[in-house]
Amino acid sequence: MHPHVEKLFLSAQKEKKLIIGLMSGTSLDGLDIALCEITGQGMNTHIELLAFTTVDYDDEYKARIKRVFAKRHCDLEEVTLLHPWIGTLHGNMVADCLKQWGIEKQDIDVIASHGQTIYHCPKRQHQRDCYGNGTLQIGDSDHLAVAAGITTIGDFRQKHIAAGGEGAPLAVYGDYLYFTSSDEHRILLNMGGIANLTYLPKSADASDVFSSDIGPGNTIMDAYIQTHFAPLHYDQDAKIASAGKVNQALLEALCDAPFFKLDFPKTTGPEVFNLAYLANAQQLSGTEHLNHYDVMATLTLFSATMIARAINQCTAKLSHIAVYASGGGIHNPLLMQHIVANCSQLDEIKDTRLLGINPDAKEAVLFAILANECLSGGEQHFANKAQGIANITMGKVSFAD
Ligand SMILES: Nc1ncnc2c1ncn2[C@@H]1O[C@H](COP(=O)(O)OP(=O)(O)OP(=O)(O)O)[C@@H](O)[C@H]1O
Ligand SMILES: CC(=O)N[C@H]1[C@@H]2OC[C@@H](O2)[C@@H](O)[C@@H]1O[C@H](C)C(=O)O
Repeated sequence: MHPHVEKLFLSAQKEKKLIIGLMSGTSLDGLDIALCEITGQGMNTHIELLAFTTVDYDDEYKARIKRVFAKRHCDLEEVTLLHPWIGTLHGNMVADCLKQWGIEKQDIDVIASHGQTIYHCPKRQHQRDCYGNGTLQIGDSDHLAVAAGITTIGDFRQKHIAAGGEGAPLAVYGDYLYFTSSDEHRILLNMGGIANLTYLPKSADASDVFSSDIGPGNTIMDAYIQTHFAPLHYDQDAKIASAGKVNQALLEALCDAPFFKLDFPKTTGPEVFNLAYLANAQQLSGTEHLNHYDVMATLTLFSATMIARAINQCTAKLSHIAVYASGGGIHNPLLMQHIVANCSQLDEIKDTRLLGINPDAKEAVLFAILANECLSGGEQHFANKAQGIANITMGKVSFAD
């Protein structure tokens, strides 16, 4: 047996593993690195988040990604070059981080790498008969594994598409295993660039569980801030939105996308929700001359309205449900306030810290769970094709040399 395969075989049999989960999301803010000690597998998964950091991307990184990010037309040579470059960069970031944490690379079982999504296009969106669903994450795992010197499992989304899904959200595969509770119905709400939720009934009945994207998130707000308030990257603590007034006509136009009329589960991205989407809504509502503060106030309420609508759809037939939020959106006080105000059944939105997971680390932890399942998991007994949850094992293995 090849020594790499033997080491992986031994890792797979361990009751307790050290797995580093990596997530680089649609906000392009940085690489989230979560050092997880994972015990067990399946419904018996237990996680200790031993360390977490976000390594911020510098302006050069952001500029390079933005040249291809969510763009239908871009320089194919640049994409080809970015693929290994990001892999190596992420590998070096992990190696530096381990040094800072005083941890030897030999002690890590595997890295679980999401990569950087640069394009997401479910069939519903591209509407080309001859193609199915598609999604593309770059930052190749071979390069990451070599740079970090650690076996890496990556490219998790393709198997989901191969099995008939849209490649996202994968959150349900971790949420169901780790956050299902027989005490309460739960919604796990993540608000990054794109917002998504997972519904977890306390019965744990697989036919009711689902995960779906909702819409934006922070993506349009961030793009607007970066365009009109550079060098700001986002509206910190909603200072700008709080100084503006909501414009009702623009809000209604923003809430009118065909995407919002589709049933769950569905996926989307900045390919749809971007500044062109805003410009179109402004044109339709005759609000092109609105000042930047009012636009931001309206965009914040737009995200909150659609998030609240999605929560309300889940809670409609239930007397009580607990919502646990994660992702950068939880730090936006105005967004959070608007969501609660638009959910009549909710007094508060909690965050995943109460369930033992740092809300900023939640998506990186998800990929660590997926890698653990890839190595040691079994059948997904909650598989349910109608809800986009296939019985699959996700991830591809890259060795360090
Ligand atoms: N203090 C704050 N005030 C307002 N917004 C904030 C604050 N902190 C973070 N954010 C928002 O959160 C975003 C980052 O969120 P996060 O890191 O969860 O996104 P992501 O993981 O890249 O996205 P996705 O989950 O869609 O892939 C920032 O770009 C910003 O919009
Ligand atoms: C294609 C892609 O990268 N999608 C991301 C993005 O960020 C949030 C939302 O859109 C979600 O669908 C997904 O990520 C999370 C981790 C998921 O798959 O659950």
